[in-house]
Amino acid sequence: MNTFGTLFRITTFGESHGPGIGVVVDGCPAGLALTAADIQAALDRRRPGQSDLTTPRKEADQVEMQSGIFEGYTTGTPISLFIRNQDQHSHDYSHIEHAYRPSHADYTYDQKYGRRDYRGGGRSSARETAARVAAGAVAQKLLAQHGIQVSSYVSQVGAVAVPVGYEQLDLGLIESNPVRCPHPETAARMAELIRQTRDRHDTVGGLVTGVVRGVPAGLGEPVFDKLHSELGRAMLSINAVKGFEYGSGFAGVHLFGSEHNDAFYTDEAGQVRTRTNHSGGIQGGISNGQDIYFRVAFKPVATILQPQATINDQGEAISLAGRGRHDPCVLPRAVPIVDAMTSLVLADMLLRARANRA
Ligand SMILES: C=C(O[C@@H]1CC(C(=O)O)=C[C@@H](OP(=O)(O)O)[C@H]1O)C(=O)O
Repeated sequence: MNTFGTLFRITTFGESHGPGIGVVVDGCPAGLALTAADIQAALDRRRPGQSDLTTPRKEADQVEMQSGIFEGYTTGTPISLFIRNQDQHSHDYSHIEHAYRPSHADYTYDQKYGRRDYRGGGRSSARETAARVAAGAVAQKLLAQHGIQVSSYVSQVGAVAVPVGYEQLDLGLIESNPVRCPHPETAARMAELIRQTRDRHDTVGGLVTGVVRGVPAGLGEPVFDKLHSELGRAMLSINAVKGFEYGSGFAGVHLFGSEHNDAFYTDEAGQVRTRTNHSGGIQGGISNGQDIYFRVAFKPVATILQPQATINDQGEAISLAGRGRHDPCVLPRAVPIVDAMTSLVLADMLLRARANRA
């Protein structure tokens, strides 16, 4: 359905070319200082038209806070956030009313529902992620109160990859360039690749790396709602995501247990730590107090502005080229979406952990 989370729960609604999109956040504790500016800052990082590397669709994505806040604090009641659509070009989509873009959601939505809002991809549009980002900003505010810092950055575009791990980067540089890569030299090469790809009317994919610091030990549920399974579910629900790995991930298969195990020690301050962190801060599905880190793989955007072989809804072979305004690469705008989904999972787990001990 359209709801995510157990105790910190969001329900998103709306379509890319309808009146607007929004979210109801239920379960956020009362007494959290929250303003529209907190949410707007997150939305501004995701909105379309923010640089020449993104879709040129111009949306201000101004959030309207409709409930759940009184005198600058949450009241514990549902927080409703609404964003009006203003720059829809629905005629760009008349050619797909009866045709299926390759690798988009057009065919599968038709098969599932028997009808489809084909304008801008309707509900399957990545515009839906604005609602998640708005809700994620609320979650992030709650996490900040508990000293938990969520961040993510673009670590790869096509074959251009950041040559070092997150520990060797200054994550304060994420916003220093439009790619959102904190390694400036690599960011410039990524931007160049995205521009070349756009000019060829093609698209390119890549990786976002997520990092969460300050997580206390003990967040995550046995057995099915492990912290990493919930993070994986959250990430794999983002449009265009094809893969998720945390900690050593797929590379861990190259190590023996004697190399992979993270040795415990107690530091000078009496804190339990591990010498390595192949576990990615999660053991037994529960946070162990070390950094949580993971990677999310995004495919190249499906809609490309060049003719491709496909079929129409009568099953007849046709040639179809995408029209309108699209992202040549979703990675720069995926960063705030990954931040939002990470924050939603952790906020939910933080509230759930309160039920675990007498
Ligand atoms: C509007 C956004 O991104 C859109 C995502 C999208 C798609 O097919 O997913 C198609 C384009 O929209 P449209 O052609 O309807 O203007 C993008 O601009 C957004 O992220 O806010």
